[in-house]
Amino acid sequence: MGDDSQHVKRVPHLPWMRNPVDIDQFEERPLGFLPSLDSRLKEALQKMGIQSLFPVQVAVWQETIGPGAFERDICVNSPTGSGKTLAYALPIVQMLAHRKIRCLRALVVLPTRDLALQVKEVFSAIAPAVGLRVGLAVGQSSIADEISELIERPKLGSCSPFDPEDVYMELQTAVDILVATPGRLMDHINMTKGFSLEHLCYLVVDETDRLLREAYQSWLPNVIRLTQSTDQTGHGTSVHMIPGSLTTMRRCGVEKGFKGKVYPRLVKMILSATLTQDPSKISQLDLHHPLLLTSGAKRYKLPKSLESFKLVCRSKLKPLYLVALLQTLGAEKSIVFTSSVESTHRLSTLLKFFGELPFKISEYSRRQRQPVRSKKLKAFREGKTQVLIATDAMTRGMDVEGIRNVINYDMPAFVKTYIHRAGRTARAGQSGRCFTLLRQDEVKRFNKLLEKADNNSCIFDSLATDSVESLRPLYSSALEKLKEHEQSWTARKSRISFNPELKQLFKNVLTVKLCRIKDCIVRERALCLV
Ligand SMILES: Nc1ncnc2c1ncn2[C@@H]1O[C@H](COP(=O)(O)OP(=O)(O)OP(=O)(O)O)[C@@H](O)[C@H]1O
Repeated sequence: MGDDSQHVKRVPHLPWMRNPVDIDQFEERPLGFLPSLDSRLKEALQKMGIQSLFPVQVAVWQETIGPGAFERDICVNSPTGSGKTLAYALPIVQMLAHRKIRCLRALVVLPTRDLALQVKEVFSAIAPAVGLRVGLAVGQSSIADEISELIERPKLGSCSPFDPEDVYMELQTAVDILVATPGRLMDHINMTKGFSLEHLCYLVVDETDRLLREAYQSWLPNVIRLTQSTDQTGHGTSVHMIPGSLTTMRRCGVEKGFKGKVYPRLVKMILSATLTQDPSKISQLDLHHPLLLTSGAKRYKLPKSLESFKLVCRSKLKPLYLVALLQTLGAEKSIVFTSSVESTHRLSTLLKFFGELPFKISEYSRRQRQPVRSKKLKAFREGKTQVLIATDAMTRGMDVEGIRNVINYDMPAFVKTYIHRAGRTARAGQSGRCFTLLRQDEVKRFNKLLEKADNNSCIFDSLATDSVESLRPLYSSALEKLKEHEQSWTARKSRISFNPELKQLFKNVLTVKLCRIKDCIVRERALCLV
């Protein structure tokens, strides 16, 4: 490709994406400069240590509470750590602050449980100040516990006759705002009595590009369908429901129980640091006069406070370089990214065999069960471990205070991956560094990849030869130990697969466990429905 073609700016296919609102035109604004901000929310924000709103928050405020008045659906593409969560949470909570009747009005969908927990915390820090309740549907607790949190049961008088039909009709959502992952959301839509999207006013799809790849039970088409008014769907009054759900269809633009008052349009907000521009993907969201808010001239932007370095190393000695680098960084909180679950496990095992290192290492990937993962993340947040070895899948959007360094142990394959990995540091204007370990033959491809981002200067760095060479004996012995460890693991596995009795035993145990889990779920559901 010639030079000219390299400088041709890619024009988005969707016309409304060609003239975005530039977030960089906005300045951070002290809370006192937002006259319409509810004083109770102002106080809650101050308690969180927030004195001013970041540019993306001011820009979204303008388009929602400000003159924009929520007239258009909002699409935000702004760097990692720029404060997108509060950018949508604050206007939604402000709008719902004066609601009279409790029902589910805002739904926020996120791709992972840890991310949903993080976002719930933000809502929980401000929503109670104006009397709103926030719920979580992520499968962290049993479905029964979750249902009892989300659904309000009618208080039956001691002498009132019990009719289950009546009880079903009286069940109501006990929260105003729900933060959910697609899987649990669909469970509730399909099976939880009284769970309804009928009154939903705000739908937030955070980490949109990631969520649009998540087709779990067609969650998005289902949510969109259940929140469309019957006149929009063209189905007249015939109610198309997912089996099991009760009142999930918005009625002809008029909200039930609000005495004929016209029901407001469902507002959608989609956000990411790497928002997709693919028309076929965006069309799934059925956006209403969408407005794009974006930062900078290029499609992707890295945080201003991020410093990037590339380190060329011999591929066979990569772990050595990594340890030497981590040693020079001292005990600073760092996250190391590999390309797969297997290499995350292998690398963290190898590093543990290095013996005494001046930092504690932890593994974080889909290989672990959720409770284990959450525990590891908690320890990392609290600074009990300083180095987290992780896969890409688990860390998007993760906000851990004090991460000073991101290390790409394996080169990211896409610029989007680089953006999200690097974005775990240099958040909220703090400084941070991103190191990428490269083989000589990867340098050109890496430089090309970075061209797609703003703030793309990435300088060569090197490690003192001594610091690398002095680790060689430790490295050799760690490699030996890793080999032995892997051999004994393979032997154990093959003993099981070659021993038919053991294999059968495992099968039986597994079947019994599965049956128990199924029983539990059925019992829990029965409990919730009675
Ligand atoms: N107005 C503010 N003042 C001070 N800190 C803030 C403000 N808004 C957000 N923060 C902090 O900035 C950090 C990043 O915010 P947030 O997680 O919302 O970023 P993000 O843009 O969603 O990032 P990502 O794209 O990685 O998900 C958080 O720790 C948050 O508490």
